[in-house]
Amino acid sequence: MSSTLPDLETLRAMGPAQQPTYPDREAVDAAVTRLSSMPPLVFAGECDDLTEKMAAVSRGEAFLLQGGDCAETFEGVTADNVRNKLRTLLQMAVVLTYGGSMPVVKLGRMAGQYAKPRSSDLETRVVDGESITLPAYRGDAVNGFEFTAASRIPDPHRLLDVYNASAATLNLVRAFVTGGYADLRQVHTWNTDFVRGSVVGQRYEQLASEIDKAMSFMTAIGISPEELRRVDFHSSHEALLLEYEHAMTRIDSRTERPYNVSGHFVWIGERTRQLDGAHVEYFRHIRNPIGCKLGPSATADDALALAARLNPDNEPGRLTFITRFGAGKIRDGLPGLVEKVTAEGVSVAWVCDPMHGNTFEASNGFKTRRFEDVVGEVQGFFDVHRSLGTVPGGILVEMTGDDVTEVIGGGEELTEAGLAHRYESVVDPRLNRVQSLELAFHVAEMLRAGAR
Ligand SMILES: O=C[C@H](O)[C@H](O)COP(=O)(O)O
Ligand SMILES: C=C(OP(=O)(O)O)C(=O)O
Repeated sequence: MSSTLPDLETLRAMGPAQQPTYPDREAVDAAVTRLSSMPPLVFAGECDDLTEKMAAVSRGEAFLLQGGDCAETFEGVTADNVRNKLRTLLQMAVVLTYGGSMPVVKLGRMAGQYAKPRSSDLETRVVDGESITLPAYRGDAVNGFEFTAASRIPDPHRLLDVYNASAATLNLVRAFVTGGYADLRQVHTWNTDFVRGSVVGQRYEQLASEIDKAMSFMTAIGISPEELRRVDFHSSHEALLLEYEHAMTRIDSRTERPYNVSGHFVWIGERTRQLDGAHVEYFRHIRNPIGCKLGPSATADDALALAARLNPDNEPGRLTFITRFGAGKIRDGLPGLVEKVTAEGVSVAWVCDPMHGNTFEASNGFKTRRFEDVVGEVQGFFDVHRSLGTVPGGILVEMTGDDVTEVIGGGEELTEAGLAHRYESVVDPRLNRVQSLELAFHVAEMLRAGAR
C-alpha cells in the first residue's frame, strides 16, 4: 500500500463527487490550514486495534454493530442526546452478545457524521404558495438546514465546528464507556425508563436479569473482571468532504504512515466509490480500517477492482464491504458479489446496511422506511451468506436513542399518519429506541440460528 498521501490540490483536480461549491475559496483554505494544526481526535494505534477487530468480524469470530444518526447536527451535541444514543447501542450490543452468543464490535456512527451526499443539488419547496428552489442541505458540515437562501450557502467555517462537535461527542463517549456508565452491572439501569411501557423493554429486562444472575455467580466465586466495567467503543463516519478529511490526515509517528485521525473507521459512500475517483484515491492511502458501500448497481468486477485498489495487500480487517441493496433486491443481487469475491480469495468483512435501499416517500410526504423491510434485508443478508458458507459480519443502522417517529411498522405499529408526531431527522429516517432494540432481538435470533 502506498504511503504517500496525494496533496489536496491533486484530489481537487480529480473532480470529487458530492462536494459543496464554496463561494469563498480563501475562507476554505483558512479552515483547512486551521484544521491541519488541530490535535488528532483519535490515536492511530486505536485504529489498528479496530482493524484487528474487523479481521475477527471477517472470520465470523465477532459481529459488528455500527449505528447512529443519519446526519448528526451541531444542535444535537448535548449530554442527553449522546447518552441516549450510546445507551441504546449498548443495549443492542448486550442483546446481540448474550442473545446471539457472539462478541460484538461496537462502532458509533457518531462524532463526525456531519456531511451528506444528496440525490439533487437543489431542493424546491412551496412557501406561502410560492415555489422556491435553494441549494440542498448537505449536512451541518456544509450548510444550514433552515430553508432560507442565507442558511443554505456552503460555509467553510462549519468544518471547524465539525471538529469541535466531534471532539465534544467523543470526549463524552470516552468518559461514559470507561468511567462506569457502560459497566455490564448497569444493564438494568439502561432500561429503567421504558421497561414498563414496552414489550421489547420487558423482553430486555428478562435478558438483563439472566445476565445479572450470571454475574452474581461470578462474583460469588471470586471473579470480578475489570472487563465488565468498560467497553471498547469506536467512532465512524462517511469521509465525504475531502477538504476536512485530508486536513485531518496525519503521519503516524510510529509507522510513518497516513491515518485519518478524525474517526477510527471511515467509509466511502455509494455515490463516491468510482474506481478512478478522488475518494478512492484518498482512501487507498490511509491506514484506518475502511468501508465501501455497494448498492444494486455494483457488479462483482466492481467489487474486485475496489478491493484490489483499496486493499492491495489483502490485509484482513482493512476493508469492509457494506451492502445496501434493499429488501426486495438483496437475495438476487448479493450472491453474485459474495461468490466471486470469495472465489478470488479477497479478505473482506461483509456488513449489511438495511436502511439505504429501503427508503421511500410516504403518502403524506415524509421520507420513511418500513421496519419490516429493514428486518427483511438483514434476514436476506444472513440467508445469502449462510447458503454460500460465508460470514454475515454485521449491521450498519441509522438509529437514535429517542422515541422519534420516522420509520413505520415494528412492534409499536407506527403508521404513516403517526410519522408527523415526532419526525426529527434532517435527512433520512432512523429507527427509534424501541425499534432498535427489536431489531437487535431479531438479529440475535439470526445469529443463534446460524450457531445451531
Ligand atoms: O443518507 C443518505 C443520503 O444522503 C440520502 O439518502 C440522500 O437522500 P436524498 O435522495 O433525499 O438526497
Ligand atoms: C449516504 C449513505 O449511504 P449510501 O452511500 O449507501 O447511500 C449513508 O450511509 O449515510
